[in-house]
Amino acid sequence: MNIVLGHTQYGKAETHVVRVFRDHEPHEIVDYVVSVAVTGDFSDVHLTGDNARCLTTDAMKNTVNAYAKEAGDAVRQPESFAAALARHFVADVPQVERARIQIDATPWDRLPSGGQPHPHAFSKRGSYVRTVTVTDDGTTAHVVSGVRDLVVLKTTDSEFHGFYTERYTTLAPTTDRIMATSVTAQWLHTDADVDWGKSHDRVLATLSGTFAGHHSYALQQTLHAMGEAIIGEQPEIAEVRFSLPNKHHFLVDLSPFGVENHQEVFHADDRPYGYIEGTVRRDDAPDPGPDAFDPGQGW
Ligand SMILES: O=c1[nH]c(=O)c2[nH]c(=O)[nH]c2[nH]1
Repeated sequence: MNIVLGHTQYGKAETHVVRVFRDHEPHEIVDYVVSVAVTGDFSDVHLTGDNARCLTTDAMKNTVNAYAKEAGDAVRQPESFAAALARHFVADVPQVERARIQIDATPWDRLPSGGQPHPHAFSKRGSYVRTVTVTDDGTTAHVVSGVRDLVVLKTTDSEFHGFYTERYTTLAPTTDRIMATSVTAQWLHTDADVDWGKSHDRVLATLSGTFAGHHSYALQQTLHAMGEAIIGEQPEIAEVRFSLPNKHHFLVDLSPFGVENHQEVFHADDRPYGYIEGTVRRDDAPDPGPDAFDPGQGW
């Protein structure tokens, strides 16, 4: 009896690349999670550990990132991007016989701002849930409205520098970065005579418009600006609580491949993430008791 090697394939799964087209206004983005798998003449690496023909999965990740810049207009659609990548692997790497590229593309819509689609701020399509918590002690009802999983992103107008540095600080300061977060927010009403639907729409419009229009020096500052705008716009709202994961987008270093990257190709990192939480309130806001806000938010 002989033991033989059957079918094999290998590749890099789930490279999350965000490409910003920013050489014109409005900016455009594509957001792809790309998986590469190849088959071919790879028996040596399995049988003897001879890696001479083994294209590294790290190189596959690099190819995805570099092609996000180099593949030109093909990047704009996942089909043409996948086709360009697949053809590269079979045409340019002799030992690859078949290449399989899978892409999950996330659609983003422009955030409305002042009634107009914003040129460089986006929200993830269909992402959010409207939430409400009502507590009633027999005398008073507290209505806390909210939103969960509202994913928003801006391709510019965000800086982060001048921060405290110590032995473990390695983060490079930046004057231009992608800022993205998944907004969870809850807000307390002091008036029950409210058109709830309109009020919710208005809060979201204020929140979105502020995120889009505010030039940010930190996500913490954006949190405050959004809360301030919501209460300023709707004084019947006494308090807003935010939980904002900082969805980091790291600039990919394409210089080893001779490709320039002027804030165009980003790795959308999954975890860890900064977690920015805070409350903005009127100083005369009533105490709603311990459980009017859903404590699951992080308090
Ligand atoms: O807006 C930010 N706030 C931070 O506190 C922080 N920390 C960090 O590493 N990046 C950022 N960004």
